[in-house]
Amino acid sequence: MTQKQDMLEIRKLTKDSAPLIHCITNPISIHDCANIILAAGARPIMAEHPDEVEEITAEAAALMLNLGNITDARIASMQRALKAASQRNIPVLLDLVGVTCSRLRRDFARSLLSSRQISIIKGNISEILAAAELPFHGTGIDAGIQDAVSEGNETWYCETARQLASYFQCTVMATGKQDLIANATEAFLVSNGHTALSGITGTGCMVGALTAAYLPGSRAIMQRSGSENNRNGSETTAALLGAITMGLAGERAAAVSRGPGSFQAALLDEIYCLTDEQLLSGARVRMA
Ligand SMILES: Nc1ncnc2c1ncn2[C@@H]1O[C@H](COP(=O)(O)OP(=O)(O)OP(=O)(O)O)[C@@H](O)[C@H]1O
Ligand SMILES: Cc1ncsc1CCO
Repeated sequence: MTQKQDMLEIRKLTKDSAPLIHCITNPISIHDCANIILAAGARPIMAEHPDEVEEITAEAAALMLNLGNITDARIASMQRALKAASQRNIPVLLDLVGVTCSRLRRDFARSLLSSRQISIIKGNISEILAAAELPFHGTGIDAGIQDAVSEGNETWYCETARQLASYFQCTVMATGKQDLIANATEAFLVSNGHTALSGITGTGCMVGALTAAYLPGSRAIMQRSGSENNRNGSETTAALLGAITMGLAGERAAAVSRGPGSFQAALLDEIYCLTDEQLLSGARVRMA
């Protein structure tokens, strides 16, 4: 499967070229996001002053926008950074943290998405339903139990995700116990992970940051293949790589930790130490 080779290639490109990843994100998990980007081999910059973000995005290889704990200043910065990214064709990941909580975040997310410049829309399943303007049951920043991906609803969810991806010309990434990743034509379910990942805050944000770190590598692969049509496909591979890496690192960290504190430290170590062989033999992905 060439997708597996592409994943390994993206990992190598990321470690070899250490791309700069500009993140405009919430203060709760900002430190964890910066560290996970470093653990993947990329370089984070977390600048958010509205008057400097255009310059910083212009120098970056990918942009990550996370709506958690949104403020007026970050709304202004995200709009300006997205414009700078669009002008230079820099890939952008939008993490829909909390769009189920407020009309403000839903309207803002919609305005960012309507630019059609977002490469990956990420959220929990309730946040993805909200982005698709479908009924959702999220509470706070968590997905509603009623919305969880299950055998009974996965076909419908995959079709919904493919349609959303087609509408916004992007990859859709719904994270949770099972991660659903789709572009306009294909959908995948990733079942790597461990309940300990939901026992520390910010794991969702960290998957977004990790996936953003892999976007420049996926862009390089697409450019090498010489086909713009492949853009969504290679960005989908970056999303799969982010979800599998986080899930596997969570499984391995849970096996060597005693509780949330040691789990958090072990998680970072496992992301850093994960080998290509462990990734390939441990990945649990199926097409849906
Ligand atoms: N119950 C679970 N069982 C197995 N893996 C899980 C579970 N919950 C989360 N994960 C893993 O953790 C990753 C992040 O999940 P999710 O998006 O639900 O995080 P979250 O707890 O909502 O994070 P945040 O605190 O940032 O909102 C997923 O990609 C998945 O690998
Ligand atoms: C707890 C929390 N609140 C807003 S963002 C965030 C981090 C996890 O998404």
